[in-house]
Amino acid sequence: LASASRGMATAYDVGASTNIKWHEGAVPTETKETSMQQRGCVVWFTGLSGSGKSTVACTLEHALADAGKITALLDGDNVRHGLNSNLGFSAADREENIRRIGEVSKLFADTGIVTLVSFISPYRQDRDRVRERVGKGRFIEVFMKVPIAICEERDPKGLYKKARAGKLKGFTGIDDPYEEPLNAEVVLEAEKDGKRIQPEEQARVLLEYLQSKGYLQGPPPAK
Ligand SMILES: Nc1ncnc2c1ncn2[C@@H]1O[C@H](COP(=O)(O)OS(=O)(=O)O)[C@@H](OP(=O)(O)O)[C@H]1O
Ligand SMILES: Nc1ncnc2c1ncn2[C@@H]1O[C@H](COP(=O)(O)OP(=O)(O)O)[C@@H](O)[C@H]1O
Repeated sequence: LASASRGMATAYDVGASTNIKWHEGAVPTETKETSMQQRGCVVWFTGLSGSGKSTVACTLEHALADAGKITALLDGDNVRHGLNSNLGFSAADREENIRRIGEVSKLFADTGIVTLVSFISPYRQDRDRVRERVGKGRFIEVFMKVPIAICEERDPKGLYKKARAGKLKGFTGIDDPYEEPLNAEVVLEAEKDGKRIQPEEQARVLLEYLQSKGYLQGPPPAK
């Protein structure tokens, strides 16, 4: 198993909890979605540090709020201050980071909430596991396809500079891997025809995607 080969067993392979039973009977997701007139989903931003994940997710969340939609926003830097403060940046810790966030985002999506998630999430396998857990049609992978040269030029936190100077080891894109998505629902590039694309425009593309796929209206009435 890949996770075992990375030296850590996760709840995907090993169930440490025993004598537990799934409790049925919660109010169905569709009932909540009808009340809120929206469909629960996970909009999963992935990309290098500085590719614009947080900026676009934040801009999109404001646009959704303006449209009267109920949202949640989970961001790498913020979640690592609390829920995942015990995790670092080894492959095993990044895997566990994504597993936990996947579970939290599933809870939100199952409550009918449009859930925006922005983590580097460098491993394809970890993202694909979340896609499976969240369920078909509810997981929207958004690839921030920004060349490392642009991310490095932005370098808002000075981390690329540190990594290039050898003061920060295992930095994604420098001396740690980033596996590009192969089948992302949406790919957002930094430039078009030699012109930089602004975050507002990228957020608009996503808003239109969500509208066109029916996420911003209630589920069809039961037959
Ligand atoms: N070694 C290393 N590699 C990559 N990033 C690093 C590292 N150390 C600290 N940081 C800062 O942590 C942010 C990424 O956290 P994530 O939880 O999104 O990472 S991951 O999905 O678990 O790979 C990332 O934030 P973003 O710039 O918002 O992506 C960095 O600010
Ligand atoms: N489309 C864009 N065009 C120009 N600058 C951007 C764009 N998106 C983000 N930025 C800038 O790039 C920097 C990094 O963005 P951020 O959202 O923090 O990236 P990430 O969350 O992927 O690390 C910020 O200074 C932000 O203002």
